[in-house]
Amino acid sequence: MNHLAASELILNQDGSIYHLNLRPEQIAPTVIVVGDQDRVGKVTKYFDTIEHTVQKREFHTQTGTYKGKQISVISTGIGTDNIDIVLNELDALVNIDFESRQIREEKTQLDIIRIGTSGSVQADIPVDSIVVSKLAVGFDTVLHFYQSDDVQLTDFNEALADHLEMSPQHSKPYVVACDTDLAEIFDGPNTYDGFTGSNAGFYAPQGRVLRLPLRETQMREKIASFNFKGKKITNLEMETSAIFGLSKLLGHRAVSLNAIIANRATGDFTKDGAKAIDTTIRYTLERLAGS
Ligand SMILES: O=P(O)(O)O[C@H]1O[C@H](CO)[C@@H](O)[C@H]1O
Ligand SMILES: O=c1cc[nH]c(=O)[nH]1
Repeated sequence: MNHLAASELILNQDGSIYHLNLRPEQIAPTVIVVGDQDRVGKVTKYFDTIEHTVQKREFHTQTGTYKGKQISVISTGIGTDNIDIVLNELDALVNIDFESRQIREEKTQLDIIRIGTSGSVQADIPVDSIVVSKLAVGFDTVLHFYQSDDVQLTDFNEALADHLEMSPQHSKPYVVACDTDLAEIFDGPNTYDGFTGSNAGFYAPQGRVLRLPLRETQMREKIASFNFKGKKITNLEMETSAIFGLSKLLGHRAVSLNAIIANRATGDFTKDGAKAIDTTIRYTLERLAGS
């Protein structure tokens, strides 16, 4: 069997993986990913124990237990380019033998749950609500670099490209799904079913104008009015598409919970962002513990 060269599977001197700085024994089978490195502690403050704390760059990890369940919490930083690093390195930690540098015959499946902040594009999904993403559309390009046609919902891709009529300078949006069994754990009477747009930026890519004019002036409105097979795009953020796509390709289960802090249709912004994210964190942990 081929072994992976030092330039491809990059290990640090202490045997940890290049960016995450983690060794295989430091990771739990259930992984919560958050964007903000300071959010890691806001999750693990509810833990019974914390066994590992590791940080390199924006990748801050704590592994411990919540109500007896072993969980790792990792910050990804912002954007799907970082997700490419986090998902590949997480998978390497469980599915590649770092001694022999060979891919393990028997694969380990991780449960990957994102807890992020997000902006709703539908007036009837208010600030301070929780959206559980069932579908995601990537306006980024990460998944296009992988042989990923089999995990893309091509009928959605085509319908969305026709609807948005974006200029050819843009990459084609790709639609991917959550793991439905994992997502079911997080459905509740007060959550909203999500079809989440992951954008390649916060300002123009999400239709925000400060000083620079937009090339696609109606893009946010067009995103909000897309309706295919009864599914409307609900909210915008910057990571979920690549988490869903790479998890499917690597054989992991993924879902994404969004604390809605902005409503782009009404112009509202939450009055207490810390409370909105804390509510989503506590809800996620309770549902995980009961699963
Ligand atoms: O709150 P996090 O998880 O960082 O998520 C959202 O917030 C960031 C933008 O402010 C982007 O990462 C977006 O996806
Ligand atoms: O509008 C928003 C709010 C949070 N995060 C985003 O990416 N967009």
